[in-house]
Amino acid sequence: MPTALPPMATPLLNETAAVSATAIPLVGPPTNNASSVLNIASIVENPAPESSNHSNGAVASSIDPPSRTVVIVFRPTQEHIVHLVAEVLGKPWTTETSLATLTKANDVVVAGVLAQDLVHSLEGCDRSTLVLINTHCVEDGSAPEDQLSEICDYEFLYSHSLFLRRYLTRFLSLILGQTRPHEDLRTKTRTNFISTTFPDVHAALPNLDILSVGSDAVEIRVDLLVEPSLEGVPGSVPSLKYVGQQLMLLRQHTELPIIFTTRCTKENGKFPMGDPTLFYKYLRRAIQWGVEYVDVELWLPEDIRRCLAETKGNSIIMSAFHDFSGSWKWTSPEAQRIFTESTKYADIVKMIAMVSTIEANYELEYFRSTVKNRGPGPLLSAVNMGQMGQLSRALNTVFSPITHPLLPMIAAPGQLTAAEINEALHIMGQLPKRDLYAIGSFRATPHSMFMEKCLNELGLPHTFSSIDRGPKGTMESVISQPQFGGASVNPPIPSSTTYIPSVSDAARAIGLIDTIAMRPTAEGSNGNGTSLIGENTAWKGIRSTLTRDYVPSAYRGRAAIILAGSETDASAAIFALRSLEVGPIYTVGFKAFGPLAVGLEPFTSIQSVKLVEQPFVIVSALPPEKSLLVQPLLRHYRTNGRSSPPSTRGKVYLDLTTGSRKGDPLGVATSAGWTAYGSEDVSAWTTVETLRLLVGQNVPFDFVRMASGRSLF
Ligand SMILES: O=C1C[C@@](O)(C(=O)O)C[C@@H](O)[C@@H]1O
Repeated sequence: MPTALPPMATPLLNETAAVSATAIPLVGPPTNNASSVLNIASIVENPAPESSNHSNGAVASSIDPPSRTVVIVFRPTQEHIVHLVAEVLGKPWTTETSLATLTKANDVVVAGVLAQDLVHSLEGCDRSTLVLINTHCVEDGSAPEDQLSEICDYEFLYSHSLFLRRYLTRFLSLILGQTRPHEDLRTKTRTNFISTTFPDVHAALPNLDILSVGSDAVEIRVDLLVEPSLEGVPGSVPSLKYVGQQLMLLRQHTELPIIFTTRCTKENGKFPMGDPTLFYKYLRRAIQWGVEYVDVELWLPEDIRRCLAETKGNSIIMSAFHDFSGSWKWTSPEAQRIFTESTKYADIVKMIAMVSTIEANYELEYFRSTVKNRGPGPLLSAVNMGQMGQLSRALNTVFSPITHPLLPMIAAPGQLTAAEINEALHIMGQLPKRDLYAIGSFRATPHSMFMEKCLNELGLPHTFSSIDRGPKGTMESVISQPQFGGASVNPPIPSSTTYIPSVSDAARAIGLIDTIAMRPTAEGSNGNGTSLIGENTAWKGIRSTLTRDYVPSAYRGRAAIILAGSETDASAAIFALRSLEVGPIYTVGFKAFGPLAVGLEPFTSIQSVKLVEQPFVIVSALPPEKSLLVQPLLRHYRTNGRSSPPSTRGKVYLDLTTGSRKGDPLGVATSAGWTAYGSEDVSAWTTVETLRLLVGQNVPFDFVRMASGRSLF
């Protein structure tokens, strides 16, 4: 078995023989980020109350690298999955068979173990120092052995597709606690999830992007899946093998968190209730598969619910209670009892009842207020079913189940679409029409047409117009209009601008505002319970792009080079990299003086290049006429199997240059082995973030990217 446990900080440069193998910083070591005047980690992890309470889930609450050895259990001929995991984690790998010896070593690594050797390898091992992940390629139609699945903590089912790397990154980020989508969603003013009802996920794929506009999560109704070989067999449930494959397919095609539901026959589903351990088996596996949300029905025996809660890892448990009798009352002591019981083992409590009177919605709202008055605790997601219950579907703000006309059927009586909910809220005066703008040095752009398309799709009453920045004073007059509801601003304006009453911490640190958003406040500086805040979305777009193929901790402590025409052009990228706790940042083409300058090292001559260790990431924000200048660096630091062990090979190139550029830096980067991203990816993620800030709705990245075609929008 090959072993690759190289020292990670000293890879050789393969192009310049004279270059030392040892990393020698240019002028003494750059100041450690931790001691920089600006504590970015605290801005990122504890957003100030005034800053955005949305992000795309990419912001981790902790990006500590894994503190346990990640053990990848693989089948013969599938060793490449070990290398891929190591690359995504930015860790060296080994296929050392004795895990006991390995865990005594200081360095935490990725260890590959052949499935047949697992039991033997674990002998004498302290399990608490390991995270065991069973991996299984499903392409040959096989399923993992139950015994292996049960020994392991997690299980990764995969096929070789374009999406494998991203899907693996999300899986690892979640199970290692490096991205916590719920931390973000739980603070969002409203959240929706789309209840998909397809018997086969394949049927959903062509429309998944459009189906999930306005959704924060996608529910897979496992009980509604129909395994072809079992079609028509009464009382049958899809096998774990089939469910695993369907889930894999869904997750490869959406970046949204998944809700895994096995709805029972009594609650409008198809899972038979005779044997509760059947539910346990599927739900336990969902946790092992790293599903973000797991729906656990309240009727299940307490020991099953407790056991799932105790082993939930980083999955979120949604307790579910449905009553179809039509006589159940929100005002009854039973309702309070059910809520209390549900809170025992859940992060979100879902309570749903069939009703036939409009009053039942008022009763539900009263119930909701009593829960709010109880103070902190699990969130309540409560709606009524049936036509009479539709009002409550508009009023519920926590994980509202929604449908879409492209679904084969609604998942429950009275379900509404995201657009219908927004329209209802508007009619009830809960969602007043606002005027939104793209403020820039252009007129009616494709970008604003796209924004309008989104507003229509979401049934929002707002208008979206593009306006020129115009002469001094124009912005002030636009934002002071009574119907002004927010704007994206391109090019961004300085965060020192005085006419925007408050500025988020990130925008202040970056020095630029690219979005003006409304946020609710107690009094509101404009008299209607809202005030304006200057935000920066660009850094989030950059961070989301950087963490698509690498977990956040892969960046930690590793060197970066940023090329730009000015500090302003580079500042969002610097902030994003700092949020990932990169190591030294070397700058080319500019010298930084602002709040982000501490710890940046300028390259002063070609000699500097020779003295710098292998960078993990290069970002170019050069002006288009100078875009070519990054190419020699990309070639110089090229990825090479000879010079870097496979485990450390991955390196990231991000090209932020827009407009007609010179040369082909992305092409050069790709052929030199870099994982390369262009500005279109960043723009699409930034648009996702902008929409969240402006209208509070989630429009998935893939939809934005699809709508953008080749050039953005
Ligand atoms: O729990 C729920 C809510 C729901 O029953 C509804 O009423 O919309 C739809 C189900 O798919 C989902 O699991």
